[in-house]
Amino acid sequence: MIKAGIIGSTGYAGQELVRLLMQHKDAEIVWYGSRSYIDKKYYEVFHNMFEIVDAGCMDDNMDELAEEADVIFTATPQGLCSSLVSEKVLSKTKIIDLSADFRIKDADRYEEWYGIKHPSREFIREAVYGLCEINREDVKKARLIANPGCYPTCSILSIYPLAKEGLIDMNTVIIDAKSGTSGAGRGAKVNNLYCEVNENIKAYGVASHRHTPEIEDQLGYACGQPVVLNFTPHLVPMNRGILVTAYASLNEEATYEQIKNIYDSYYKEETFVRVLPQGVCPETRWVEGSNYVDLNFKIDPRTNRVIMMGAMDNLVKGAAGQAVQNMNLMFGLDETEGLNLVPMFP
Ligand SMILES: NC(=O)C1=CN([C@@H]2O[C@H](COP(=O)(O)OP(=O)(O)OC[C@H]3O[C@@H](n4cnc5c(N)ncnc54)[C@H](OP(=O)(O)O)[C@@H]3O)[C@@H](O)[C@H]2O)C=CC1
Ligand SMILES: CC(=O)N[C@@H](CCC(=O)OP(=O)(O)O)C(=O)O
Repeated sequence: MIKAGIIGSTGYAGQELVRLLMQHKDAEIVWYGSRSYIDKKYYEVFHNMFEIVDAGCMDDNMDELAEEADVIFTATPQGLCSSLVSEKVLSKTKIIDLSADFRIKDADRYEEWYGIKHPSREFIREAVYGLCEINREDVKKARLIANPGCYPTCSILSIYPLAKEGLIDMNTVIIDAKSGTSGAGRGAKVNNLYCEVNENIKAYGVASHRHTPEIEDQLGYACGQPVVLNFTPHLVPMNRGILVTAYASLNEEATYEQIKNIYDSYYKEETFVRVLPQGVCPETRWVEGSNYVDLNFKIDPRTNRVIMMGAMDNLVKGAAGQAVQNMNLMFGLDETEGLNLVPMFP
């Protein structure tokens, strides 16, 4: 049995990790980390866990936890994991960090976009960007995983095959993305109040969102040259889900069959990536509660652009599901263990 500890178990991503790990046959949770609820039972914070989880919330203590756990998930705000990680901790346990602390290889770039001083730069190089479909072999050997961001997961998987194959002009990429409000976490924020979100759609972080460098870096590695792109996120009135619509100019004319063959060659064997039939656009409702990413594309011959689309659940494939997928790979398990979740509908 893999002993798992969660720092930040009382947030949305942490709670989703608990939900998934409770159904995992090779893992047990030994630590429900929290600062705010240490005197409470976990089910008193999340009543869906009544008669399922009896444990109490525990103070966050990385050193103590490293003694007890084979793997630690940090589902905490930016800057926390990087302040707790050490050689001593990593010599005892593996870490899967759901925050962005180790996603960007250039520490100066991280500091510029996040406005945080990186306290453990020495581990950035070692950390593996845990997008399993792309970095599977490196994930298997890793002791520190930078679990990808939610928008980046959906954006990168949507664009990656065409970037890697040189089919699109990377100077023309525009990503328009939408997220449900669970993406913003459980903390109280005025922007996420019911009256602010309901019956409303708004762009935010325009030309400045912190996921921009993460997407640029990963697509840059794919196509072998630096990438600069536009990424515009929007907040939409739903609980879960991310929808990406991305645009790029084709380098040369291509047919539907040519592009479909490329997507299939990358994803046909991937359990969690579904390339939809021709003409079917991905929808968040068909992936909710699951670890699937649904993808499709359409060529617009009038503009010589290809439109790449993706949908997934931000809390599953965008956070906790991907983290469990990484854990499975790191411990030599079947990658899908604990993740055979049929999407919920309606
Ligand atoms: N929500 C999403 O869709 C996704 C989130 N992520 C990332 O996962 C991480 C968690 O996000 P999310 O669950 O949404 O956020 P929440 O705000 O819902 O939860 C944050 C958690 O961190 C704990 N926490 C806050 N500050 C500290 C601290 N200083 N020390 C220890 N624990 C702390 C909080 O609990 P307590 O107060 O009890 O300690 C809580 O459990 C973030 O880095 C986020 O960017 C990644 C992908 C998707
Ligand atoms: C709707 C919303 O506010 N979304 C968050 C992204 C959520 C997230 O998960 O951030 P990471 O993936 O980088 O950890 C945002 O825009 O900052």
